[in-house]
Amino acid sequence: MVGIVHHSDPLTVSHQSTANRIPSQPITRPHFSPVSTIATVTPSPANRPTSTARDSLSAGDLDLQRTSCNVAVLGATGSIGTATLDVLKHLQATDSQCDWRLWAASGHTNVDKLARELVAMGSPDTRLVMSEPEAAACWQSAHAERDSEPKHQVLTGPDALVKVASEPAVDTVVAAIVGRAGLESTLAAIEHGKRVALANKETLVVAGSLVAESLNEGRKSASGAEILPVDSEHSAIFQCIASHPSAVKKLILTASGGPFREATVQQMRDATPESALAHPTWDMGRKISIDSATMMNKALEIIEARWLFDLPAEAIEVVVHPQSIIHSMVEFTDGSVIAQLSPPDMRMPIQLALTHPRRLPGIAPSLDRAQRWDLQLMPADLERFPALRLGFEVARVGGTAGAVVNAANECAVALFLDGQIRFTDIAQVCQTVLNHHNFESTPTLSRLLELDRWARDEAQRCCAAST
Ligand SMILES: NC(=O)C1=CN([C@@H]2O[C@H](COP(=O)(O)OP(=O)(O)OC[C@H]3O[C@@H](n4cnc5c(N)ncnc54)[C@H](OP(=O)(O)O)[C@@H]3O)[C@@H](O)[C@H]2O)C=CC1
Ligand SMILES: CC(=O)[C@@H](O)[C@H](O)COP(=O)(O)O
Ligand SMILES: [Mn+2]
Repeated sequence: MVGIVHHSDPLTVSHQSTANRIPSQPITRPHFSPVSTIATVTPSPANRPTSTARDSLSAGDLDLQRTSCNVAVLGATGSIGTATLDVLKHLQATDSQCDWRLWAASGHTNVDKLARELVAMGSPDTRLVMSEPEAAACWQSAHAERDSEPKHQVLTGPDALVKVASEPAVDTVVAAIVGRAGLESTLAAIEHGKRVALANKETLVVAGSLVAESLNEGRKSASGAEILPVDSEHSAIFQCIASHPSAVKKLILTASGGPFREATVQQMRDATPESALAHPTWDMGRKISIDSATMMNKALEIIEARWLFDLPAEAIEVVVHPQSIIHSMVEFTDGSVIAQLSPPDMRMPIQLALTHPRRLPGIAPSLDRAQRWDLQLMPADLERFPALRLGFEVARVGGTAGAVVNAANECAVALFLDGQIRFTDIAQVCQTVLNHHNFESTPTLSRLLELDRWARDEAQRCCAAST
């Protein structure tokens, strides 16, 4: 007989302290307590370490270890969202210990794709979240008369994302919305004690200190929360760091260098959206692809790492690795460096974020050891890629700087894709807006959101003035 163990099962409660890990001032000292910052609070049932529970059980009890996991995929129509649905289908077909259920899936403008995905998943009970009201209204009027179609429950508007992320029935939220738009739902998921498979790095860039506070509050609650990194570099570090979490010297983020790794500044000045979107190793959404080209993506990842692993900017390095096989490395106090390698396929870190601490056979391919690999590592060029310098600076000062640089970047990327500014203007605009803002070291969420709006307007003004 199969027994379903629900989220509230007392066996799942395992709290771990993350107290006092957020300094209110810019950090100038090394502080190594990386594992606690991943905040392993209450593994959701699908991920509970089975070995501990199993050891004390008889063979007949093993069936009772079967669990269920209700997953909400926010941003299901995007690159990470689609890869997540692939992983879920795979786990549904192969995981003998857990019933993986797609409880809800969200799309913003691409609601037809969302509905098609759910039909392909064969999950008629999944709630459809359509966060963009006009797209939702169009879809609903087009589908109202089609009685033959499965009737999904439909939730609409941006508030629906927070509602789903807070829903008691949901165990795991995959935060795969792009940009600051993913902030509220990610914060809600953390506050409501979910496992958060975090792709939306902008949440930590904008509000890293508040996320840490939410985790602290969650730790006091009966439910608890945990963040599992999906971003390939942070997943790699998470895996490497586990060997000696209290002996970390440096986090070494790898960067592909993007499509302009060897380009001159003049060539980058003349870059078209099409050339900037052509990432050499990853197939990703448009915004992150442009971020990779400016290396702002690495800047955002420096800030993400600073909050996830509770390390100061001084303990974070970036090296260029064009092949995207080494996803990042950790140097320990004795000088030993541990790296995580796999082909560039996001289904691997996504699956790990869902099933950790279990590692299960995946659908991402393994490294082909029959072929020759030429893996290169080289220093990053902060002169040609000024965004990187910004990333270190923002990670160092914290406070309001992340929200401001993120908003300016989102605005500048959109203007570049729209043909209104040059590629090299993107980092320049971010620097200018950052310089113009009145820094505060301990902002509230409402202040961060205010500054987000201000920085977008300021970025627009800068761009208008420079054209
Ligand atoms: N792609 C990758 O390999 C990686 C991505 N990431 C991070 O993951 C996140 C997602 O990236 P990616 O999948 O590439 O992005 P995509 O552009 O492919 O997808 C973005 C998703 O967010 C939704 N969305 C966009 N705007 C809004 C909004 N205002 N409100 C609600 N939903 C919205 C989109 O809906 P719709 O399409 O229906 O409009 C879509 O589902 C980003 O933060 C990125 O930095 C991190 C590591 C790797
Ligand atoms: C897949 C992933 O995690 C992306 O963030 C990727 O790292 C982008 O590549 P860059 O190293 O070029 O920014
Ligand atoms: Mn990444």
